[in-house]
Amino acid sequence: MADPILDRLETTIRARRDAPADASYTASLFTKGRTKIAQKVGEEAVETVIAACSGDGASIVYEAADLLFHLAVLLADAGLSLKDVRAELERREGVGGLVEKAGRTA
Ligand SMILES: N=c1c2ncn([C@@H]3O[C@H](COP(=O)(O)OP(=O)(O)OP(=O)(O)O)[C@@H](O)[C@H]3O)c2ncn1[C@@H]1O[C@H](COP(=O)(O)O)[C@@H](O)[C@H]1O
Repeated sequence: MADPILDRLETTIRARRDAPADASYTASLFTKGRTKIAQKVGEEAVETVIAACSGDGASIVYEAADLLFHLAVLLADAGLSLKDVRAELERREGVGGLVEKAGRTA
């Protein structure tokens, strides 16, 4: 099932991909490139872990939103989307939790 807010977020993110760097934060991330975007995903993941360890639900939600946003930017930079991740989750569901990597040859 698609999630309307995530779909709207992805539409906005894709529009920012073609905008000038100074147009917005998201546009500046695309200009800085994949390594910077991946670094931000790592930072937000760590901040989510720290919030989780503090046990404060509101902080976990706040950091998880930062993480999802930056992950969506990373996927867009790679020409992918949350739809691709949904499809992978559905594939795993279909195989009862067997999580062989799709397209794996070895
Ligand atoms: N969901 C988000 C969102 N979540 C987090 N952030 C930004 O992510 C940054 C994370 O904060 P940090 O302190 O870690 O980063 P920073 O110090 O600003 O940047 P660095 O120097 O670390 O690279 C903040 O600038 C937040 O504003 C987001 N920025 C944008 N969005 C969505 O993207 C849309 C487009 O945003 P713009 O690109 O700003 O128009 C918005 O309408 C929102 O829907």
